[in-house]
Amino acid sequence: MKFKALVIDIDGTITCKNRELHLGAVKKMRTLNVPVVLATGNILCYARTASRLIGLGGAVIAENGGAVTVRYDVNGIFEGSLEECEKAFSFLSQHFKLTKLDPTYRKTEIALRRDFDLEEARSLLETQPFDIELVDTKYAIHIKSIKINKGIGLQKLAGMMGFEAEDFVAIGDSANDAEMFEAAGFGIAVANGDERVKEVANYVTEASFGDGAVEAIEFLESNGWI
Ligand SMILES: O=C(O)COP(=O)(O)O
Ligand SMILES: [Mg+2]
Repeated sequence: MKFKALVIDIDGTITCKNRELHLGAVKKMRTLNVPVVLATGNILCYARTASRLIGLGGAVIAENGGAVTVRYDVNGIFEGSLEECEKAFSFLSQHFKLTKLDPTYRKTEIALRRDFDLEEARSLLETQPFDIELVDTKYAIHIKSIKINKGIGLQKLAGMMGFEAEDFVAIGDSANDAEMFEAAGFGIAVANGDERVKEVANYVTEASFGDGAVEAIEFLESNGWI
């Protein structure tokens, strides 16, 4: 099996435990001869800046698939349901004191500080008619549409790049990477990954964070898969 591209998560995967960019992972990605796509729950400008500074081509998936761009010089494609997310946010705000993260730049979903009871919020949301889910990435809790995720974002972006989603190998660390693993041809969870992402992974690294990303790429190279 030979993959034509790599799609890799940012926070918790190419970062260190303290969330600094992992320079070993950067160096490793720079040696690859296939396109490397960054996929994140974070906002589009975060993803694009990371891609530029790492030296990648600007193809990114941001806002958990709500924002997709294929190069720096084209505008992002946004798809989401901020309105529905805002309704869910207003409802939850009756029960919890919630703090939005980067609301100015986030166009398709809402990210919240992880300072409220997630399971209680999920139970409350079940009483409401919203097509919304709460996803905890260990860096934020996202109020997002159930119709948008990194896997759907990958399918969209793959088509724009002349690939199939199965042509990609995916590497990630948390629940918001699970659909991307299912859409890609192969999924690798880093050791610090949560149980949801490890459930759907084809391989789990020994090493954590950016060291895990380096190990994942070396595993692929040693098998001649990338
Ligand atoms: O923005 C987040 O919540 C986490 O981002 P990630 O998808 O890059 O891990
Ligand atoms: Mg992550």
